[in-house]
This record gives sequence, C-alpha cells and structure tokens, in this order.
Amino acid sequence: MAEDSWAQAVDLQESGGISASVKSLSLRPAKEIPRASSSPPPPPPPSSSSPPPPQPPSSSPPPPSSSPPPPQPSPSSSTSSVKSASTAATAAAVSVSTTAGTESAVPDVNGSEVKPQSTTEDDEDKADSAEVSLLNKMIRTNLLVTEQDVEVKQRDPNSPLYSVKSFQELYLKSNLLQGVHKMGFNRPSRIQESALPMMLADPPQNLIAQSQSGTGKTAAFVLAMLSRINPDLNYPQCLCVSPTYELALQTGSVITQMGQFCPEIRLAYAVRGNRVERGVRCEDHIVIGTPGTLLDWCSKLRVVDPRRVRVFVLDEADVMIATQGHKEQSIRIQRMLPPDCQMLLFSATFEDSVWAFATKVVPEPNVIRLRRDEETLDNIRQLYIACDAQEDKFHAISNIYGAITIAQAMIFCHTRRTAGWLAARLTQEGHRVAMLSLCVCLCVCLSVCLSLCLCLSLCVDKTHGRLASCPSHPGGTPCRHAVSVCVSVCVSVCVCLCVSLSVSLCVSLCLCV
Ligand SMILES: Nc1ncnc2c1ncn2[C@@H]1O[C@H](COP(=O)(O)OP(=O)(O)OP(=O)(O)O)[C@@H](O)[C@H]1O
Repeated sequence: MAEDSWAQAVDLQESGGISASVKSLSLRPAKEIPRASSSPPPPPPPSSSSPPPPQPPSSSPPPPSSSPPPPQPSPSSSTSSVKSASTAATAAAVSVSTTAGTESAVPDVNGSEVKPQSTTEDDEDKADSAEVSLLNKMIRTNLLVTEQDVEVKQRDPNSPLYSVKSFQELYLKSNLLQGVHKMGFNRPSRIQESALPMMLADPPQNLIAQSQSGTGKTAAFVLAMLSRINPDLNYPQCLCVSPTYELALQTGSVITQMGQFCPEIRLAYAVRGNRVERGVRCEDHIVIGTPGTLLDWCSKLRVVDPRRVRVFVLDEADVMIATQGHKEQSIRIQRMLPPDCQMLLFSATFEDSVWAFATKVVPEPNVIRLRRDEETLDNIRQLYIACDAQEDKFHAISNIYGAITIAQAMIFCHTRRTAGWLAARLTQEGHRVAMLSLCVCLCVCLSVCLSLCLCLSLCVDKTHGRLASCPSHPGGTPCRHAVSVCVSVCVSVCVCLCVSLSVSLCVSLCLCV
C-alpha cells in the first residue's frame, strides 16, 4: 500500500482507555475428538527434521486435543529449523570480508532474525518463509521493544481512537489478566497498545495488523480470542488459521499459557493427522489449524459449524500466501463465516500481494501498521553500498579492501553460486579465501561415509562374505546382510554428520550475525 495512503498516523501517547465487553473464562483440557482410528495419534517422530512441539508450562493444563496433534507433519512442516537456519541465514559463507550487498542475511536488533531476500538465483537454496517464521519464533523469546510509530487507519475515521498503556485498562476478566501477568507481561507492547482496544471493542471490529516478528501480535490476538469466548457454549467460537503445523502448535502453546487460569476454555488442533469422524461435532471453544484441514473440518467433515464462529484469525498472512493453495483455502473458510464474525489478519510484512489478500479476507478493516526502524547494534557500524549489478559488488568489496585493513572477515552470500563466484574472484585478486557451504559439508560427509563403507567392505572380504559380528547369522553362515549393514551404517553416519554440521553452521551463523 502506498505510504501516503496512511492518512492517520497516530501518536499513541495521547490515548484513552476502552471498555471492552469481555466474557472470558478458563481453560481445561478438551475432550478428545473421536478419531478415525481408535488408537491415539503417534507422537511426532523424534527426527531432526521436525522441531519439538512446544511444551505447555507445567502449571498449565495440556491443550485440548491436546496431546498435541499429531503426527505425520505435512510436507511443508517436515523441514527442520536447523535447515531453516542454514538456508535462511545464507546458503554459503565465504571467510573473507564484508557482507555482500543485498544478498546477505539481515540480522534484527537482537541479531537473531533472518529474512531472506528474493533473487532469481538458485531457487533450491531459498528459505521457506514458514521455516523462517518458525525459526524467528523459536529464537525470539522476548518482546521486541520498539519506539516506532504506529500508523492507524480506522474504518470510521470519526470514531474515537483508543489505545491503552496497561492491561488493566482493557477490563479483562480477572483470570485472564492473571494469565497475562503470569506470562510476565507488565504492559502492552507498542502494537498491542492500539490493536487490543480495537480487537476487544464492542461491537467487534475487523483488523488488519502488520508488524515485524516479535512485537506481540500473537499474544494480542490470543488475548482477543480468549476474551470473546463464552465457555458455556460448547462449540467452536474462535478459528485461528496458521500456515503450518508447527506454527499452529506455537500459537496453541501461547493460548494454553495465557489461558492457564481459565480451565473451562478448550482448544482443538485442526492439523493433518488429527483425524476426526465426519459429522462428529467439535465441542472445543477454539480451533487452531492449517487451512486445508480446517477447511475440511468446516465443510467436508462438518466437525465445526462455521456459522457460529465469532472470531476468525488469520495469522502469518505473508507466509500463508507464499504456500500454494493456502490463500484459496483461507478465503473459502472465510466465506463460510457469518457476516458479523470478527475477522483479524496479521502479517509481519505488507507487500502488495499481502494487502490484496488481506482486503479480500477482512471486510471493512481497521488497519494498524508498525513502521520498521533501521536496526543496528550499538557496537556495530553498518554501511551499505548500492550496487546495480553483481560485478559492482565485487568492485565494492575490492575497494573496501583497498581502503582499509581487514585482517579476517566473513562474507555472507544468499546462494552457494554467488559464494563460489565471489570466492573465485577474490582468490584471483590474491586474497586467501575459504568457502563454507552446505554442499561442502555434504561432500565431507560423503567422503567420510565412503571411507567407512570401504572399511566395512574390507571386513566383509576378510571373512569371506560374512560379517563376523552379524547377529542374524552366527557361526559363519553366509551373510546376505553385509551390504545392507554397510549401507545403513553409512546412511546413519551421513545423517548424523549432516545434522551436526547443519547445527554448527546454524550456530556459527547466528553468532556471526
Ligand atoms: N506485552 C508484552 N510484554 C512482554 N512480553 C511480551 C508481550 N507481548 C508479547 N510478549 C512476548 O514477546 C515475544 C514475541 O511475542 P509474539 O510471539 O506475540 O510476537 P509476534 O509479533 O507474534 O512474533 P512472531 O510473528 O514471531 O510470532 C513472546 O515471547 C511473547 O511472550
């Protein structure tokens, strides 16, 4: 959206309070929704490729179908946070000098956030936006405190604009307020100051809100959902759509924490693997899920009656539209909701495509936007050089080396190909350059595995085609398992090495940025 369309930039210092109608209540474990298979869903596999589901604090009851949902994570969810780190932070690092222009990863104020920039190179190296989002959530455990201006565009410009400086001003139910304080929230974050009064207003108002990761969006809409629930009504009153299984679980854990003193409120996960029988009504108050499964629950399976939903939250809208099919599925869910259902949409970024989607899903919205500051750490001086072409970047780096003394440096590049190109050019210039990339790591792993394989083959030869220690064939019977043993040992070693290398790469990148 054009900057000048933001008619109303608001100084939130001059804000008043708001009386929100709050009927909040409590949270207790949900009844299990009957599943297609009578056996409980298997726990998520303990593989490196799926992050562990968030654990509710010991003081809080487990979430509803609260044996966290399940299981066969979707293809998009089966990618690892470790991979996220390595791919998102950069595809490759060249140990030499300064960052290579716009292709480098951009750290946030905590030095932790990663945000990939799109280029046309090496698509396979690009980070999945959902992974990046999940990684940011996992890395960031504190609120990102910012003094940025909040821009507010009200649906009705004549209506008074409220913002709050304390949670008490929101007139929350006491057990909900207790949960907020138990989470260590003393006062609303910058975006919460103006978003919460709008979200809790009576009659309910629709909202599109954009602010960067870690500014308190999730906490804000969770509070709004918990506030709207009438626990005497045993059907879903709030739907929350997340782009992936893992992100849904993350939000679920915030609901569980914030509602820890509201045991009557129940939560269900509409995610792949949490199977329900057609026509069996869900009696939980909040359903959080991924677009496809949630759509099935609302339409095909008729587990949720969308006509009774009061609050619809669409989280991570920018990530959502990056996933094929999610946009359409979200719109189809939205179309089933009653006209007076409160629609809330959140996004960390606000490109035109996100805005177009947002306005399609959220009719007559209020809009809140938190401007993003330039982020720097005090002890780091950041400079940038605008380059028109890749070749210019090389010349810029050469000039820096010509102008100042640089003993050692690391250059982060977006793709392996760029890193290789830059390493070659710098080497030609007489610099001593080493290149580090996932590919190099994999080659090392592979060579280690091949040597191992060779050793095992030699062992097999020495015992005339048998493995002396084969438990299946003691006593020297010909062993056909020799090759499979070799292969499986190699594969496991390879996997272990890849994981550990990825972890160390991830850690070193985090430290470097
Ligand atoms: N008012 C508050 N006071 C203190 N901490 C807060 C407050 N609101 C949120 N937080 C904490 O700040 C961190 C980021 O909050 P939250 O996850 O809600 O932000 P977000 O904008 O949704 O970020 P993301 O998109 O990455 O999830 C969380 O650890 C949360 O517990």
